[in-house]
Amino acid sequence: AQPGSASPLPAKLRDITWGKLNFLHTTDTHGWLAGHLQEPSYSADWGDYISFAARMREIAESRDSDLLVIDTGDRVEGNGLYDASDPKGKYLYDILKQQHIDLLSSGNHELYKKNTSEAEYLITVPSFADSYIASNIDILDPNSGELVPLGPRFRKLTTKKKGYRIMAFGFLFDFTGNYNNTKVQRVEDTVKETWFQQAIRDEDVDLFIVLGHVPVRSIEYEAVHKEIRNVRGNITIQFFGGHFHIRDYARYDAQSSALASGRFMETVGFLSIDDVKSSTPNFSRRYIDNNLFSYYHHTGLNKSTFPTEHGQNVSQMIQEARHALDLDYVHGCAPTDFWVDRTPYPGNNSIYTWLETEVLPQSLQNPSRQGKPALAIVNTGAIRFDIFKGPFTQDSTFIVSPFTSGFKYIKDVPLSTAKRIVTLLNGASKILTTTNEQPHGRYCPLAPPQQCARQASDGVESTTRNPIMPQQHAQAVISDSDVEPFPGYTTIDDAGDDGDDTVHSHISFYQVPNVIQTLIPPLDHSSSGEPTTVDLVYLDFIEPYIALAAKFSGFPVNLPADSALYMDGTMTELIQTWIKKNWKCT
Ligand SMILES: Nc1ccn([C@@H]2O[C@H](COP(=O)(O)O)[C@@H](O)[C@H]2O)c(=O)n1
Repeated sequence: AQPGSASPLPAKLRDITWGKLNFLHTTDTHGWLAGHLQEPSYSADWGDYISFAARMREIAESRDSDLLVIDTGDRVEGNGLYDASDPKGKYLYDILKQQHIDLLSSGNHELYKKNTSEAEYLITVPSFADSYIASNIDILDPNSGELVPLGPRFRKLTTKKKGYRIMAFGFLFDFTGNYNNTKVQRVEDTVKETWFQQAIRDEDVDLFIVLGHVPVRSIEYEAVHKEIRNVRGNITIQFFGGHFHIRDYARYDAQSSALASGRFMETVGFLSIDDVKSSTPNFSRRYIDNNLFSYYHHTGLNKSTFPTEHGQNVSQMIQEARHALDLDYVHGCAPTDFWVDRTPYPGNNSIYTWLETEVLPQSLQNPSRQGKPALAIVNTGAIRFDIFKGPFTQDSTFIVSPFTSGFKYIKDVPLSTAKRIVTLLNGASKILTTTNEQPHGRYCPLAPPQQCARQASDGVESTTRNPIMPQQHAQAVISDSDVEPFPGYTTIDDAGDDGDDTVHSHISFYQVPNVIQTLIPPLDHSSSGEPTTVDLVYLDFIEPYIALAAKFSGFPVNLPADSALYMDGTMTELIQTWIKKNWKCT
């Protein structure tokens, strides 16, 4: 763990159940390779995870079984360790590649920008060689200018101990918000391609592994499952997914299951399969809180026996990178906690209420529009994490707001139209899901991803939405420590409510809208009332949605032609500047 990080708290733990084939899974790590310095439950860093994976592999092999390490993408954007450097990722890619990952795939965040996808192609793919799978992504090779697969379409491998013959695929959901140097083919179309049809007919295979940056309850995985199942009868299929930032486990049928392992290095997913080659394989899942207390427990080791030299060296690399980036530099001190979705919105501790009532109205300005009122719209998904009471650092800046979006505007929009646009974006008439125009794809592209889970599975057939059969619960062995549970994940999935390794007390999460809005200057109730027209100010990332909502409102606007830059700088800079000025540390 990083120096100064919060020590894990002793807790009641559920054991893992080893099988003949075992997996560790991460997803949506978004640069959090230093772990969560302020949160004891998630304070292990990538170096600790490297030690953990090595120790778990030793245990697996001593049991004459195998362990594979999987990552399903969105490794970038969301933490100072990635976003604070120039170029972005200057330190992260080297740290990331230190882990031995057997199978990995790309997320949507690897593809939003040209430089990010090129770094993926030129750095991450070669770093992991054959392990990187890109079943439905192509990229324009920056050297040749040709469209080429980002990585191999599939991989066949044989496990070291048991000799299981595996066919693996690596998908990205039907993402459409990628920069035009990459091409993402719909999963539903990819599975009809000749290479895929041939691969699933390969008889020299004991099981299929489908990894991907794909929600485990999704139309995409439904299509892959159906295709393999139709051709291969009851062969075992294990899916690993992500994107929604949630812990989830789905049973598609008796021979297949799907694991999603959270976000931001909070969770290391463990999955085991016994009786891999039979028609009644036994699956067991566990969501491991990413901290040393859990790591020691599951390996049966301790502070002196657990770390590997390699793991310790990687923790040191992270420390040096954090130091070089000055990530602990304090910009101000938050007077209280501000939450993304752990408190009702609007509310005094809602990060969105704080933005709407303080940061945006006090910061957004355009001298050439002096005296003109504005209605500013920000998508809630642009804010990625909570602010904790106390020091707000360089790292916190990017943890909260990693993206490089700035503010644009359309001048002189009738206030009634601007309000209608907000209402439409917030889903009153479901334009974002019913229209064929989906600028970034179908998964509620404006709100925090964890909010999408229920909404998205509404359109999915029952095989991936509901448990087909109640999964037998692995016996939960609770260690004999007599400690009171403290707040954390209390996941309910298709196998029940005993998936989390740590027995926590429940945390409530609340719904937030797709977008928040703020009238600038705020309405003065003593004066003549609302303005008739406003400058409609918005984050440039949501411009395609503003265009869509304007069209549905009957407002004639041609974007981007009719828009202009409202002010210089990004929202990240705007928030940091406000904090420097207003949150003095006393
Ligand atoms: N430049 C960006 C990129 C993404 N977002 C928001 O992030 C959410 C999706 O995040 P995932 O980690 O699940 O891919 C979604 O709400 C996007 O609107 C953004 O605001 N700016």
